[in-house]
Amino acid sequence: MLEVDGISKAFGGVQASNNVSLSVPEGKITSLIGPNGAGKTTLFALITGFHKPDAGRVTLLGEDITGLPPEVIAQKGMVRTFQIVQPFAGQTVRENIAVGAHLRIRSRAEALAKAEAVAEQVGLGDRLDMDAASLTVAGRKRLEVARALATQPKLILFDEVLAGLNPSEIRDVIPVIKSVRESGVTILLIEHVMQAVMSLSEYTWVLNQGTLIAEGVPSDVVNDPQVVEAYLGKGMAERIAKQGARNA
Ligand SMILES: Nc1ncnc2c1ncn2[C@@H]1O[C@H](COP(=O)(O)OP(=O)(O)OP(=O)(O)O)[C@@H](O)[C@H]1O
Repeated sequence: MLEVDGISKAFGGVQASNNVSLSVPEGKITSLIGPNGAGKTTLFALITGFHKPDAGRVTLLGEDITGLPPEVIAQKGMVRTFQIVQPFAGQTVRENIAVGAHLRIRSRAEALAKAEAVAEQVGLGDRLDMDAASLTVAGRKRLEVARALATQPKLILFDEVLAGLNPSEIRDVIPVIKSVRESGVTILLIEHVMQAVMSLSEYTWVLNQGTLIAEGVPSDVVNDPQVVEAYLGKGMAERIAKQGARNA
């Protein structure tokens, strides 16, 4: 559905994305993991038109979308969410979600109706008239999912939608993400919460210093010594393996 082919981007001396290629299959939840600063958010920004790549190509549903602006890419059916959720202050939850709906719906009444339906889907149905700025962190995360969903996308890129939530909030939001997929939307997510990566995603790519270092089924990938090393620092994977052997 989405093909990323040899994408590179440097910021000054930092190679934030280094010849990255991946292929996101339709109808699944897949994920992108890696330590802080690995280049995950940059890759999302490159895919969705917020940054222009220095090299490489992005293809959505067979169409080359490299370098197109975010709103054009959203029209074509791909949207991203942001790590820091910034609701439009002074506007209700309903109005905030309607902003997303207006991508495809002109009429105000219809956009507000769409917002209500989406709010129900993400569990905000009882907070429609609340000022969006007064939502809890978990509520803001649901709002971010709702705004993306209201654009009627085919593919959503979720950037750390579970970050900052406590374990019980995470347990509440995971079914919302699953329901998005069940409604026919393909999902690629960046996530640090490993439990969620394991339970939600069927396939994962691992970035480190802008480069893909591993890919596969999450339960296999997290045991890959190169991945352990990327997370824990050089030499650590070897020490853990030796310790495991000693304790065996
Ligand atoms: N606009 C920018 N200008 C300069 N450097 C940037 C810019 N955006 C990202 N970088 C650098 O690119 C590298 C990758 O950053 P990025 O935010 O993509 O990593 P990440 O994997 O999403 O990290 P995290 O998990 O902490 O969010 C970092 O070294 C970062 O400092």
